[in-house]
Amino acid sequence: MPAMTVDSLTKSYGRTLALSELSFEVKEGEVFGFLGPNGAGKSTTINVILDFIRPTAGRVSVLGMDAQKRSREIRARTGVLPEGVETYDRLTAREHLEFAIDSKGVDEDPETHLERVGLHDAIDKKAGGYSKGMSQRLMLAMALVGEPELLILDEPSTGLDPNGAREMRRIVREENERGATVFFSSHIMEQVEAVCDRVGILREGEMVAVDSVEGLRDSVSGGESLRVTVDRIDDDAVQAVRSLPDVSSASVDGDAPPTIVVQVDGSKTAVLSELEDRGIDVQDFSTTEASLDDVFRSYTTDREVEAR
Ligand SMILES: Nc1ncnc2c1ncn2[C@@H]1O[C@H](COP(=O)(O)OP(=O)(O)OP(=O)(O)O)[C@@H](O)[C@H]1O
Repeated sequence: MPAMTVDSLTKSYGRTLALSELSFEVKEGEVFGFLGPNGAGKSTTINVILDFIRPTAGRVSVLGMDAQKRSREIRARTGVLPEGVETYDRLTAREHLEFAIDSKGVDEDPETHLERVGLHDAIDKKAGGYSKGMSQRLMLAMALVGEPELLILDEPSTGLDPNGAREMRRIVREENERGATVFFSSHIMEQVEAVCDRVGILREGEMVAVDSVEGLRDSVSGGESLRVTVDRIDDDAVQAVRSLPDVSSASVDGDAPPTIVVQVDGSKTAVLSELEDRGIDVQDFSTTEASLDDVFRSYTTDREVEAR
């Protein structure tokens, strides 16, 4: 049985189509990264999964149960880190944990959870004085209460510094080793690389790719990325490069100096010639294996993409 099945999910907010016949599956025991740029529909999907909002059409099943009909049972077996941290200013970390422990009806020690997320120094301090990162750690600790079968983490790295983000990934791995399925959303490819078995890339409410990180990397034109530094760049030139036969994507990456990043499978000379023919001066270029950012960009910026 899959941990989660999303089947032809559509959600409109008035005239805004946030999700369009979205379908995917999260397997039991895997870490699934749900990736997409801002506004792609990640939070909307999670809100439907948790029955915080109702879909326009389609069905979601979580742990084998209908997400709308059995949301209470689902929530009892799921740990959730929602988007946008909302702690209670007047409660301490310990009190937050006591609340989560009571709600789940388990017998656990708040301190163990707080130590695990690195909040041992702030256990009895009021959350009102917490930094964003501390609040995020506190919410993560609350999500871990009761050893949930499924963890749903919406942008868990928000507000965390690189150390905090690394610790969060360590906890995700530990939870997965314990047997939990983990579903977490991010708009940063690197965050999902180290921990995810599979990644789904959402774009404008549709899934444009689902694969392992390696598979995604391979799918981007043999994984080679050409960076060209030029004296100037314009949309027509980017479009022309994008239309070349061996190019799967082209986008501008910064303007000081202007740089164009091209995923190319085959001759790089054609790209350089196209630019030079347009009177653009190529000042430098280099090729690298496609970085994960390149992969993400190639799936989420304008180009023909095929659902896989
Ligand atoms: N309550 C709402 N009313 C109207 N439109 C909404 C509402 N919530 C989301 N949307 C729209 O639905 C689309 C998807 O938004 P959603 O928040 O799900 O994306 P997201 O991928 O989570 O983005 P982010 O990374 O910025 O959180 C966007 O176009 C957004 O503007």
